[in-house]
Amino acid sequence: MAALQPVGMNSAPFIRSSSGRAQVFAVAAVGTPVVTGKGVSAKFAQLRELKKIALIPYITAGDPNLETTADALKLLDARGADIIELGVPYSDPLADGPVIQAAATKALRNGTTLENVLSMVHEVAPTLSAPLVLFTYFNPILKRGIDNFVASIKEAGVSGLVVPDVPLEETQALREKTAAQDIELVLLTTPTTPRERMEEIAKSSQGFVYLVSLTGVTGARASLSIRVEELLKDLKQVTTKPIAVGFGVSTPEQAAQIAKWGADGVIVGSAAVKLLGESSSPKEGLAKLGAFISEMRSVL
Ligand SMILES: O=P(O)(O)OC[C@@H](O)[C@@H](O)c1c[nH]c2ccccc12
Repeated sequence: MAALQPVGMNSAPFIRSSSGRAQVFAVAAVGTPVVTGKGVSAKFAQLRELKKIALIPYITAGDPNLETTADALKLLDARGADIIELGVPYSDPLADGPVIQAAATKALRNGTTLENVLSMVHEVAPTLSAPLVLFTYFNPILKRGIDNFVASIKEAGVSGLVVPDVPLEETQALREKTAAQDIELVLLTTPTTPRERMEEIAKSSQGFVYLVSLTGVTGARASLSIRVEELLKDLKQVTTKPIAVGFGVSTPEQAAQIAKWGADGVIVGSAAVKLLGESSSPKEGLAKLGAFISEMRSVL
């Protein structure tokens, strides 16, 4: 697959000064503020207090089937995922490599839709301690209408949203709608994002800033891009928001290295999707996914 530079990630954003998200603080008995609440930024604030790095797995909803996705969400949560990215399968996932493309095709073929994903989320989200960040391309949002889409994901119990291909001119409307529903819109910056654009993205992103580690599509890589350390430094100069690094991460060593370089979170998608969806049975896929997440957890 040709290495695509996803439009949304490059041209995105985000031309707005962000309004900080209200943190819900409960003062503990000893008086130190303890962050509560299910939001993405609340979770990062908790982790910062605990000096922990966020482990953020991504899986595609409906691969191999929605029932297994529900089990996988609970399993990821139980094995220590701090935030979970859940992808809505789409027919033209331009930013995805072969593993997630195949997962989306399988999910669509077995009848996965935004509707049945959200009804599953509605059941499962209240049982999780990890906030859910929904991943969708822009088209499914347009099909449903931005207002309706945002209201539906809020009702389902989603805390955050990532739309990798949202066109620049649509970002303002989307962000206003998500903010009004207390959903955090996470924005992405890539190695080719110009500095001033990176600053705008960092200023407008909510929850965390998604630092895409490499130019190209999602998919496990044998080694990390040598630019990650420098990209993290650049981003840290322009924002104090949490920064999570994704793309290509597939081993505990890579995750540990990213944490050492100063990331606040590590995102793992294709490696998790492959284990879950390409095993001989859902049961085996869940077992492999659980073991993998525990391994990743052990180094962060
Ligand atoms: O699969 P990887 O290389 O581990 O990268 C994370 C990625 O899968 C996940 O964050 C994601 C899935 N689909 C996307 C589309 C664009 C940006 C990011 C994503």
